[in-house]
Amino acid sequence: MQTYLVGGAVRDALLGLPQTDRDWVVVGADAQTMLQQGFKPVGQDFPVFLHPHSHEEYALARTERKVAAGYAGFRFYAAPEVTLEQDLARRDLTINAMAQDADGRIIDPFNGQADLAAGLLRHVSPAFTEDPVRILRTARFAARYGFQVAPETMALMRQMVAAGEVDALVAERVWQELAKGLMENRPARMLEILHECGALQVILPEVAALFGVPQRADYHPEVDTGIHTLMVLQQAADMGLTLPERYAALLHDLGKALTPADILPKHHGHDVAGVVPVQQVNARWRVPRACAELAELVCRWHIIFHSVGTLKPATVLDKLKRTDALRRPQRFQAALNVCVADTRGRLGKENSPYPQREHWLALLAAAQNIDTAAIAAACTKPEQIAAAIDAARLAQITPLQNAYRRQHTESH
Ligand SMILES: Nc1ncnc2c1ncn2[C@@H]1O[C@H](COP(=O)(O)OP(=O)(O)OP(=O)(O)O)[C@@H](O)[C@H]1O
Repeated sequence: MQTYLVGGAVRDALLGLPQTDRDWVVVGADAQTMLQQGFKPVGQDFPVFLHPHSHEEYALARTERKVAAGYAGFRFYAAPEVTLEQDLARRDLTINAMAQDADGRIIDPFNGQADLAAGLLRHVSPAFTEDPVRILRTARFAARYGFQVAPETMALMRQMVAAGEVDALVAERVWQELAKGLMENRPARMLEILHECGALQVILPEVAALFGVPQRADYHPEVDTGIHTLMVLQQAADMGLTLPERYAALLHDLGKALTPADILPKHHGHDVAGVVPVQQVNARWRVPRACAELAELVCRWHIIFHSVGTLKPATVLDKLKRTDALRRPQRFQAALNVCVADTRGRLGKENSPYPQREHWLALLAAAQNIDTAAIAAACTKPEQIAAAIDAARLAQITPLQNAYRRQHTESH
């Protein structure tokens, strides 16, 4: 039996990048041989084993065949006579279909090295169409390496979308790929590619609908709301923001696709209008709670956050309460980080200051800086406590807010 390093580890080594996890293919063995050598099976029906010491994955070389729609429709055939080349042929992209033998030689039947050098994502075979998650993977690798999609692969992806293949994607796999892609260096590239092949219109129609929607050119020199959204997402990545923050950046302006034509390019009310589409996306892909909640919060409140300089102190306190900032200060801060990306994700505004963030945090700290126990003890009736606490908070907020309003007048 021979073992070969395959897939991402070979690709990343050729790119001079650190290898994260290493996958191996075993040729000339069957399950029995693996068990005898001390490997542990990963699943019952799957020819993948864990090395007894390194715990790395060793898969028997296998071919695959699609016999029915969906993920259950794949039939794998793993046997000692399956060759390395046959195993590599079932993989998605040429850059992922290379192997390395024990002497360090690269086995590259699909010219992955040439595509790696040219920065091209190219499918290995027409069987690419059998698994729509490959579209998402291709977009994700573009987001990671900044590579182009080969024209013939883009054409195939378009065909897959037109044939309805993308409709078959299940929430778990979509979210897994989206989440990974959002955390890459160039997440906007992933969205661009999904848009270009038409998959965005199926997976995130609410985001796709933003392209072509105009905005006021004085606030938004980039004008197009879809382009602005990708710029905000990219800013969020450049700022090193977390997954919930990047996801919220992507969805913050969904309401702008619902603006009535007669008020364009203004978008009054898009913050409130966006909440339902954000909830739809969250539900469709079973988005984890931290991401889902932050996206809804940012969508609903980002205009208020931007325009803090126009608010009366009592309104500030009301917003701190309605955003649950007092109980969830970290989430509040995360929302403000997205607002920074929103401000900077505009053409020519990449270095804009955003004093609103520090001011909101100062307001929050002021509102928290009261002795609730002493206030409660000083109240004779229990129903007076909440009002007394509010009054104390307001007394803390008011001088800060008045000073800020004198200094700034914001609009967005
Ligand atoms: N849906 C798929 N269709 C075809 N081949 C796939 C698919 N998923 C994974 N592969 C193959 O298995 C290998 C390992 O997959 P894995 O998901 O670990 O990604 P990777 O290429 O190692 O990248 P990452 O750095 O994101 O882990 C890939 O390099 C590719 O050859």
